[in-house]
Amino acid sequence: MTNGHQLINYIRAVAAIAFRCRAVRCYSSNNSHFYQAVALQHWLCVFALFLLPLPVCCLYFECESKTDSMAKKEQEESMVAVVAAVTPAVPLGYRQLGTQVAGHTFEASNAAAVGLLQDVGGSEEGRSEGRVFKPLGKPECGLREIQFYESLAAAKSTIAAAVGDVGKAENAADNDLALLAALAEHVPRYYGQRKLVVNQREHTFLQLEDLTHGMAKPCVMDVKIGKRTWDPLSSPHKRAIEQQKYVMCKQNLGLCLPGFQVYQQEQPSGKTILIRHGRDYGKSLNVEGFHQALALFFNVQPSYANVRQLLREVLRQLRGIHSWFKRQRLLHFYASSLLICYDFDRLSNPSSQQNGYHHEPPATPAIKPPDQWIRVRCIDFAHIFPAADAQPDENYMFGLQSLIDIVESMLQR
Ligand SMILES: Nc1ncnc2c1ncn2[C@@H]1O[C@H](COP(=O)(O)OP(=O)(O)OP(=O)(O)O)[C@@H](O)[C@H]1O
Ligand SMILES: O=P(O)(O)O[C@@H]1[C@H](O)[C@H](O)[C@@H](OP(=O)(O)O)[C@H](OP(=O)(O)O)[C@H]1O
Repeated sequence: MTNGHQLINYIRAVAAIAFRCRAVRCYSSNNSHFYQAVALQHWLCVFALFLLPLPVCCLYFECESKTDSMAKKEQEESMVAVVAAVTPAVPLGYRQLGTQVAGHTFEASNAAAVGLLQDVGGSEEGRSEGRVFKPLGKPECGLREIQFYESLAAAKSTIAAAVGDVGKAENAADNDLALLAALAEHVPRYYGQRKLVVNQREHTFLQLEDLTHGMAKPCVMDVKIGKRTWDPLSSPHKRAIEQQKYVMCKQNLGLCLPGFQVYQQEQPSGKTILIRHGRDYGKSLNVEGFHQALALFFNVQPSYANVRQLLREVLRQLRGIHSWFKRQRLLHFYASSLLICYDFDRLSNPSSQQNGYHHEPPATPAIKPPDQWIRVRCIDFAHIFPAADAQPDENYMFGLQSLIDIVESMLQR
């Protein structure tokens, strides 16, 4: 616009000078031919002064407004890209999963990178609070994860339909189905797939139970299980990368720590703070550091009444998963994690103790059984493979046993 005004003013200035020169010469001459010629020039100057700018400027403005709108559009698009990456453009009723502690996330510089979403609740059909939405990611990984969840769902419904049929579980095939159905108890509930548009692109998501649902202050830890975190189809390059990461923890414990968040009471202020650690922290840990990170995560200190209850319940759920792995010869889990979640408010709130009250039981908050505020589940099945030669998954069991040992040692302190 500024350039447009400058152009008009320029044309007007040139025309005004020409007009003044003609007018002076007109009044100073008596020659009629000359007068007519000057009159013609006079009208030409009027034309130059008032009319010529119009079409020129219209053309100019058209160009300018086109450039303007294109630039504006480009600017808007880049703004969308930046804003989308910083605050991703997600459908109404969804938001970034605030408690995501590891895995693929939204990236400030890449609008195509998508992390987990969560449902903010509401009454629309097909939506309900308490779900997370995991993007499928790389095609081969997404396909394996879908197949895993679908096969578990199919096994569950087949077994449920067969309940009461005594002879059913006798043959090997049904034992496999029963095993798969039993695994469902240790993984987030699965609600099928959903397509959602994020940052102007459509993505397919798995709808899963939010393991932190109902927790006021969710403490969340992602522990990746196994010394070996590359699958049988991995390239030598991928294999080398995986071998070089989290070396001390992986090789000694068969565990690594890609991320966690924990609430703590800051001393001496007594203020509750949230601490978050990501993969870089995890990669810096040795065995001792790993133990300390777990102690930090479980808030192992005498001031919390329910720490022992927390450790016992985590141990109970870990042993349940271990017992499943001891029985199965179906699957091998590579680069899979255990997600450990608990509610900090229950840890510090005496009303949630299970061992009875010294005085009158308080009216609120309601006592929740430990498995309602403490959840340990297997997650991330992007690299799950059929067990070669029906061998047990020693790689996973080694890591899981280390974790059980560490939690047991905390209880014995
Ligand atoms: N069912 C769930 N409920 C709550 N949080 C979840 C759930 N599933 C995943 N998360 C959160 O998302 C994070 C990443 O999950 P997951 O490991 O499945 O993703 P990923 O991108 O496949 O990870 P990776 O990069 O290790 O392959 C977890 O660490 C956890 O914080
Ligand atoms: O622990 P880190 O350092 O975060 O490393 C990531 C981790 O190993 C993921 O499991 C892997 O995703 P996949 O399981 O999908 O292979 C990802 O690979 P990627 O970068 O190729 O996605 C790695 O970057």
